[in-house]
Formats: sequence, C-alpha cells, structure tokens
Amino acid sequence: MIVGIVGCGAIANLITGFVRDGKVPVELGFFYDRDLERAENLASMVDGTAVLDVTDMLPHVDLVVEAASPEAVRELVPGILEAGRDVVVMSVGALMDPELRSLLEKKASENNAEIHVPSGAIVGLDGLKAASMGSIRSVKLVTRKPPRSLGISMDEKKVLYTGKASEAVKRFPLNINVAAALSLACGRDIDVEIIADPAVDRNVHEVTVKGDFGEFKTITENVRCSINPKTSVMAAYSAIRLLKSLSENMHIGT
Ligand SMILES: NC(=O)C1=CN([C@@H]2O[C@H](COP(=O)(O)OP(=O)(O)OC[C@H]3O[C@@H](n4cnc5c(N)ncnc54)[C@H](O)[C@@H]3O)[C@@H](O)[C@H]2O)C=CC1
Ligand SMILES: O=C([O-])CC(=O)C(=O)O
Repeated sequence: MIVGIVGCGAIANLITGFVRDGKVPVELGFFYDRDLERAENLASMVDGTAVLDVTDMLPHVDLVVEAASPEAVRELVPGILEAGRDVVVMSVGALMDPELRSLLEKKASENNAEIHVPSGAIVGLDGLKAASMGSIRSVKLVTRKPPRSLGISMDEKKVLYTGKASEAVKRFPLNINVAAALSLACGRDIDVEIIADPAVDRNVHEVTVKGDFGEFKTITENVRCSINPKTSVMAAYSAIRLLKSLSENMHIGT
C-alpha cells in the first residue's frame, strides 16, 4: 500500500519514524504541507517526495493520511475521495459538521473509497461502539490538559468549557477531536468538560458511559508530543496501528 500524508507536524513525524524503522508494512511515498520545508524534512526520512499540491500525489497513492487541521479536511478531503483514494482523518472535529460529513460520505460511496477515523488520543471507542448497539443513557468526556497544551498560561485550575461536543470542537478545534470521535462512535452529541490544570503534565481524558449494558469509565493519561504538546503520542500510535490493521486479514476489537 502506498500512502501519502497531508500535514507534516507531530503526528506525521511519529508515523514517518515508524515506517522508516520498518514497523509498519506500508510505503510512505508522498508528503504535502502548506509549509514545504516540513514536507521536505519528512520526505527525506524515507526517501519520499514532497509535493507542492495534494493533487500531485493522488495518481500515485492508495491512501492519504490527513494529519493537518479541520480546514484541511474541508478543503482537501473531498478531492482526495473524488479521486477514489481512501482517507484516514485525524482532524475528526471537522466531521461534527453534518453537511461536511454527508458530503464526504457521498463522495466516498460514489468513488468506492473509504474514510477511516482512528481512535486517536482516546480509549474506549471499542466499548462505546458495542454499547451503542443497545441503549445508551449518557456519555461524558472530561479532558484535562496543562494550560500550555491549550495555548494559554495560568496558575490556577480552571474549567474552560462545559457543553456539547459539537460546540467544543468549534471553540477548541485543535484540542478536542477526541470528543468528536466519541460522538461519532455512538451517534450522539456527547457532554464535554475541558479543564486547564497546571497540576497535570499529561493530556488526561476521562470517559464515562452509562447504558443498558451497564457502565464503564476509562482514564487515559497521555504523554504529549514533544513538537506539539496539544497532541498526545497515543493519537499518532492509533493512526500507525490503523495503517498496520489495513494490511492484516484478522481484525481484533469492534
Ligand atoms: N483524533 C485525535 O484524537 C487527535 C487529532 N489531532 C488532530 O490531528 C491534526 C494533526 O495534529 P498534529 O500533528 O499535532 O498537528 P501539527 O500542528 O503538529 O501539524 C499539522 C501540520 O499540518 C499543516 N497544515 C495545517 N493545515 C493545513 C492545510 N490546510 N494544508 C496543508 N497543510 C496544513 C501545518 O503546517 C502543520 O505542519 C490536528 O488537526 C490535530 O488537532 C491531534 C491530536 C489527537
Ligand atoms: O491529543 C490529545 O490528547 C487530544 C487532542 O489534542 C484532540 O483531541 O484534539
């Protein structure tokens, strides 16, 4: 499988390192970033090609990993699907827009392409998907990040947001994709609280789900990426595992 990457930041760096080290059986051939130097840096790690426009990679790839931004999903993913290429979407917050989501689903089905959304920086999507086959009463995410991860500076713990996931992704587009992944996994606009907490040095996500299956709670204490502290290493690992899964014949987990 030949893979291209859109967005050559923290997540793309980790993916590229794994591919270079032979830990994922894909060929990472093409890199695009609006900052060409970033694309060139990653391309040089795996003897790949940095392209000036995403359309330049499409004839040569089977799948494109979007690891850029919600705008990139809006601007670039429709064209990638139109070309019949599969897509892995990391900026899943963009998919909380129902119009964009149905446009992408339509383009994927018309062009025999698939849209994959990895579990990202969260754990528990497997159980949530299974639970949603029954009836779910509530899903709540509490995310705690160091203020620096949220791009602010403060000495006191502060609740920055309480409300629904759909609004959270608009207010914190680069910080709460996990809320979108949870919402899409269970088909409801989940409850979200975002806390800036100077006492933590991890990105911490606590998920509580109640339904007719019983209840579960997951707590993820994520190490942050060194080059982008907003983003957890786990998010990149989930994309890497997904790329590996796509070349396997047995699939474990919902
Ligand atoms: N699903 C999840 O659980 C998670 C998702 N994310 C999301 O994944 C995406 C990537 O995360 P990181 O690697 O940490 O970001 P980053 O900020 O380290 O790198 C993003 C790169 O994409 C480029 N870029 C952004 N918009 C672009 C566009 N429209 N066209 C071309 N290049 C563009 C930037 O120049 C930058 O080099 C972000 O949207 C982030 O919010 C991050 C963490 C968890
Ligand atoms: O990486 C994380 O811990 C979560 C994150 O930034 C996001 O969901 O956008």
